[in-house]
Amino acid sequence: MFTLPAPAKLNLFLSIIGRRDDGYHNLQSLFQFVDYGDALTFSAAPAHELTLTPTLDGVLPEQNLIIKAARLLQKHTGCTQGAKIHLTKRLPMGGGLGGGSSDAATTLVALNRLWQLKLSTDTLTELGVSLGADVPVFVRGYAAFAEGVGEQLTPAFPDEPWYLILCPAVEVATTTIFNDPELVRNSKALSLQQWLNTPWHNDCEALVKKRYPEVAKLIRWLLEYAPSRMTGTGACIFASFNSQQAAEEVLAKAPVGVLGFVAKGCNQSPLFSALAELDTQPLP
Ligand SMILES: C[C@](O)(CO)[C@H](O)COP(=O)(O)OP(=O)(O)OC[C@H]1O[C@@H](n2ccc(N)nc2=O)[C@H](O)[C@@H]1O
Ligand SMILES: Nc1ncnc2c1ncn2[C@@H]1O[C@H](COP(=O)(O)OP(=O)(O)OP(=O)(O)O)[C@@H](O)[C@H]1O
Repeated sequence: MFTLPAPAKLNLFLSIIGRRDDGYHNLQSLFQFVDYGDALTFSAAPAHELTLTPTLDGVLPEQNLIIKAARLLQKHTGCTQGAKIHLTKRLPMGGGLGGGSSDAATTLVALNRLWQLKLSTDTLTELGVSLGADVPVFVRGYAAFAEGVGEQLTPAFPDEPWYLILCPAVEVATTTIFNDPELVRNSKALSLQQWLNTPWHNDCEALVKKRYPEVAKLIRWLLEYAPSRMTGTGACIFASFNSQQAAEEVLAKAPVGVLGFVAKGCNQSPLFSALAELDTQPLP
């Protein structure tokens, strides 16, 4: 039995540069991980037995990206081994923190280990993108400048500040935002070098603020303390601070009912730090 993290990601910027024929959008984004997220525990089970506990409200087990990732791995390899998976869910759903995608990536990496499949990271990444555009960055595990639908990744090394991440009490469905006629989807593509010399923004933010006044209100509140932005298609917002204490102080003042957390930006995913630690121990 072993436990691995499924960290959250932030989109430090997000720019939508066009819509493809299949409906997906080409984008440019800078992904960074934070040292806070879900945790998954994996243990061996008899052949064909795949279980996930607990179930998530509103998500049928077979629709859960964890089960989908496990089934995809079985189908790709013909493996019939079983697994018991326990999920400690900390990340809000529909928060733009990539929780479901991160759970899927951790499952691919963990079952590759548990079932001794020896699939390469390239293969796991290819399997991952069929589960969601955000899965590849979690499988690769390095902060990255993303292009394409989010799967073309160039390693990047942004500063690693402390973040305050606040979660307005709304769930924003990624599909709804990408299908909205008012979404800005014609931003100019820039090189990473140009991005590093340009103020960062999120092309979904104005639209989400318009559709979800709770998000607009919370960004206005956080802007009083530090430059603040939305991650992904929302609803969560973030601001960076020089110290954990500075971020905690603002969290302590957050409006009643707003959930949030303080976490450190990481250019290497906590999944891979944990995996390296695990690999110093014998296989279960
Ligand atoms: C917005 C981001 O969070 C930025 O990191 C991601 O691009 C979203 O990634 P994700 O949640 O893994 O997205 P998916 O599960 O693949 O797609 C959900 C829906 O979002 C839309 N979608 C997603 C990604 C993308 N590049 N273009 C899109 O148009 C599609 O309508 C798709 O049906
Ligand atoms: N293990 C899972 N954890 C969270 N959501 C899941 C999971 N499996 C399936 N889902 C479904 O995926 C949807 C999106 O969840 P997720 O937490 O990844 O949103 P998100 O943070 O907005 O993602 P993104 O940043 O990729 O847009 C949920 O509303 C839920 O229906």
